[in-house]
Amino acid sequence: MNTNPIIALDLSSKAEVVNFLQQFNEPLFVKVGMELYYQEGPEIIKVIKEMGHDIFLDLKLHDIPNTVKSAMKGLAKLGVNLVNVHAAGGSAMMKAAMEGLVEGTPEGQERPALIAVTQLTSTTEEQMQQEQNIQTSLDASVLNYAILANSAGLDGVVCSVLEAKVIAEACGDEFFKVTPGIRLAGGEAHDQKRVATPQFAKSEGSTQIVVGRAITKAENPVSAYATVNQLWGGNQ
Ligand SMILES: O=C(O)c1cc(=O)[nH]c(=O)n1[C@@H]1O[C@H](COP(=O)(O)O)[C@@H](O)[C@H]1O
Repeated sequence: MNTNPIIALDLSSKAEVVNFLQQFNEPLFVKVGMELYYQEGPEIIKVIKEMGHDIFLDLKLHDIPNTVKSAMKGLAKLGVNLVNVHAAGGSAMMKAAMEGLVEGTPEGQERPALIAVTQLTSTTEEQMQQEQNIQTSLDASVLNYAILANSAGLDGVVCSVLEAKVIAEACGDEFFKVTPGIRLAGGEAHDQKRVATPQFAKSEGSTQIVVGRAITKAENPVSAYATVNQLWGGNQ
């Protein structure tokens, strides 16, 4: 899979997206999340693909297996590169998601990679223990979800950089460790709790990084992207 930094397009309209993307002179890997997809629908995928960019459609599906399977069948037709579910939906749901993708991918088209969100990077260990009533360490919970996703046949997980190494040990280097919560040194964390720099992500074995506000809210997004890309190690 493309190893360019994935730019999270957390923008609310097609016009904003087109304006933003027109500043760049190279093919990018971008993430369309709930904010954008729920405003603009599948049309936004078409627009971005026509501009020549790869897409991570981040809708974090989490429902009963049958519903997730049907939804994934539909998403497979959009021709995106990467989609996700919540590992908390369980292994039957994750397997159903994969079945939906396999069945829904048109002939001659590549199946989108499928990854599972483990513990959101906005979650602390304390919150997890108190609110989700998971009485283990955050690392152990993330690892548990990663192993579950791997056994269900998924291509990887979303986790923070802090858990990437232990997941690589358990699930292998090829298993995707897509890591959001990326900040340049000294950058504001905002609502993220488990953050790391692009350099650290690289050294811990992240396979992809997801970067939103550090690029989209920068005074000069093109130069912020170049900085992130350089620290991350370019398109390895
Ligand atoms: O699945 C995701 O992409 C995701 C999972 C997670 O645990 N944490 C997380 O921040 N994300 C997404 O990654 C992006 C991070 O954005 P910034 O914090 O602005 O860099 C957002 O679009 C989130 O929706």
